[in-house]
Amino acid sequence: MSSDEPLVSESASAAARGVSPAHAFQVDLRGIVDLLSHHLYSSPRVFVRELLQNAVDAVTARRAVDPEAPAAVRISATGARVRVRDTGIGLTEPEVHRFLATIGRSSKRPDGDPNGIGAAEQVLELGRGDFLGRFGIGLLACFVVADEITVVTKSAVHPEEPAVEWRGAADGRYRVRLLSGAEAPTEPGTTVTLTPGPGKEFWFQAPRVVELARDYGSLLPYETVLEDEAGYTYRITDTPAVWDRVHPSPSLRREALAAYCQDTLGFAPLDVVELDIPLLGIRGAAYILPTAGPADRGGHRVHLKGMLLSDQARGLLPDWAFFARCVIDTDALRPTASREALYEDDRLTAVREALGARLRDWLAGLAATDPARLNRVLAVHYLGVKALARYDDDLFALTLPWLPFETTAGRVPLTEFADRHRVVHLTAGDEEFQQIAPIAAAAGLGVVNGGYTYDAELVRKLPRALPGVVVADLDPDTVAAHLDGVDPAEELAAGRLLAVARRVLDPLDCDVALRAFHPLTIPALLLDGREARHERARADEQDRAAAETDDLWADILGALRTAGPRARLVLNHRSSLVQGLIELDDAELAATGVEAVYGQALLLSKRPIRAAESALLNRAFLGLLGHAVGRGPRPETGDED
Ligand SMILES: Nc1ncnc2c1ncn2[C@@H]1O[C@H](COP(=O)(O)OP(=O)(O)OP(=O)(O)O)[C@@H](O)[C@H]1O
Repeated sequence: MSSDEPLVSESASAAARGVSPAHAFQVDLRGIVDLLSHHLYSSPRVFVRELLQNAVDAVTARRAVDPEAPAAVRISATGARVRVRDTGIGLTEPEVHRFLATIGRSSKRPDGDPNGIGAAEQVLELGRGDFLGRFGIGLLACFVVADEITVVTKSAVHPEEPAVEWRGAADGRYRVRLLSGAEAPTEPGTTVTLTPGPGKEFWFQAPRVVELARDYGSLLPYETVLEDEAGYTYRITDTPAVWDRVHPSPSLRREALAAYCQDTLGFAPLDVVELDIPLLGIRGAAYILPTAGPADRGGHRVHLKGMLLSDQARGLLPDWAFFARCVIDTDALRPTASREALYEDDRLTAVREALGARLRDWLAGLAATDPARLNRVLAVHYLGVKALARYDDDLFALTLPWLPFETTAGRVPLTEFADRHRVVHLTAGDEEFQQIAPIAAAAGLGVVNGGYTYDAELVRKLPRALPGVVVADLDPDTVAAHLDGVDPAEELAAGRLLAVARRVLDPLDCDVALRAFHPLTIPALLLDGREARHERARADEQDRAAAETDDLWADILGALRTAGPRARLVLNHRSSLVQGLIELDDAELAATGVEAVYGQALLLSKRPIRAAESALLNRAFLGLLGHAVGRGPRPETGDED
């Protein structure tokens, strides 16, 4: 657009001194508009926001010097043009050149014009903190849909100056002329008129502009209306905001806030948490989602000084608060240049912390005053609360009676569980729990599934909240110790099967034991501590290494192999299948049976299967199949009946 005067004179004097002259950057407006429309803004709809924003800022600037000045914004949309008229500060001719025609220059920033302070800028300086704009690129956004922008303006600070018309085209050329007579507005203020670019008429239809203006501008501080070509007017602003209104009763206030959530966020909230943090200039509400769905379901609706910044803003709440979505108005946060997201800075961090604290207080308040409602909230959002309770002892203690955990007594709160079990056993993972829970429950052990997110951490905190309760890791020995022993005569009768089982399972580093336990449907339990598993993995690794090295190394590596804890297959004497195996005369078939029982217990334990075990499973399956079809016993023996 315009060249920069000081740069030109500098280059002239540089030439006179024989130094190569400095040149001014040239800007290709089409390139910039393309950049803005395709890469900065997510949609052309932002042109309405930019027009509203400039109008509001102009009124704010005028009111800073004249609090009684009229404050109104009028929009008209006909499909062939969109026009926005404000009663704001207006511009003089030099200001038009300086601010309207220079990309990136804004009268709303401290560094708005380093070369001189215009009258409007002096005024704008006064109320700078109240402005929505700051980057000096907003008007350009209008070229995303317009091929011509006309600005007619009259300065409120210099009413004696003539009104000015600025006409800018998308190709980067602009014309300025002074207006007089009937053409010139009599009152200060600015009217911006856009005409649509080819194929952009859609964005100029009145219903479309009403929808966009209401979305962006419903909370703007100055009354804004839109008139369509038939002369109908539509209210754009809907202020004061629902949270700033006086409501007849707290319950009606709640209802109004919930209805606002339905209108703006599209769901009926489970609960409403009012947000009022004067220190950070925040007003609004956090709405508790009615269902637990995926963690990341849309962002927050954030207004900056009334103007909608985004209905998908991220990072406003701490991660754990994924069960809430907010609608807020604030003057503390900064937008990114696209003005569609929040700038990640200290202020956003402070806001996040403050809102997190507010949600935490709300939870604590519910626990103290409205447990029924807390119960409803936790039934849906226990995961978020558990995440928070890990670091917050008070909240943990407060919500403990409502937070559900998977235990051998079903899904119950830990307080209830600890009433029955002073020793709370914790499994290392879900697989262990699934395998052991039915047996442990039948044996009277209290076990909590430590496989869920946050649960193990919280269970370990239990003794702090419930003194006298002991938390212990569930290890194979504890389980084995709780299973009923078998009478010696019966053990003797099972001697042959036990011997076969030891022979079959020894190569797999697995011992065999006989116990009696419930449920009867489980023939065997594979007790396999993490330590034993780790030891076996190490031994497998050594065996592999030994196979690849010479004898000396094989001996050394072999010596390193320790007799660590081994897995244990506990056969259930109460199982009719095990009884059948005990009574079997065919030792070969008994061996296949033991392999099958081991394989089934292995699959139940859901731990990774080693190569030797997968060969065993294969062998057992084919062996049993061969037997079933009358071609047993074991395939690799080649024996025929
Ligand atoms: N309606 C208006 N009344 C008075 N001055 C205006 C108006 N619209 C624009 N201006 C002037 O033109 C300048 C540039 O406007 P533009 O919208 O491009 O950027 P901005 O509002 O300063 O910043 P941002 O890029 O953040 O919107 C403004 O700083 C202001 O001085």
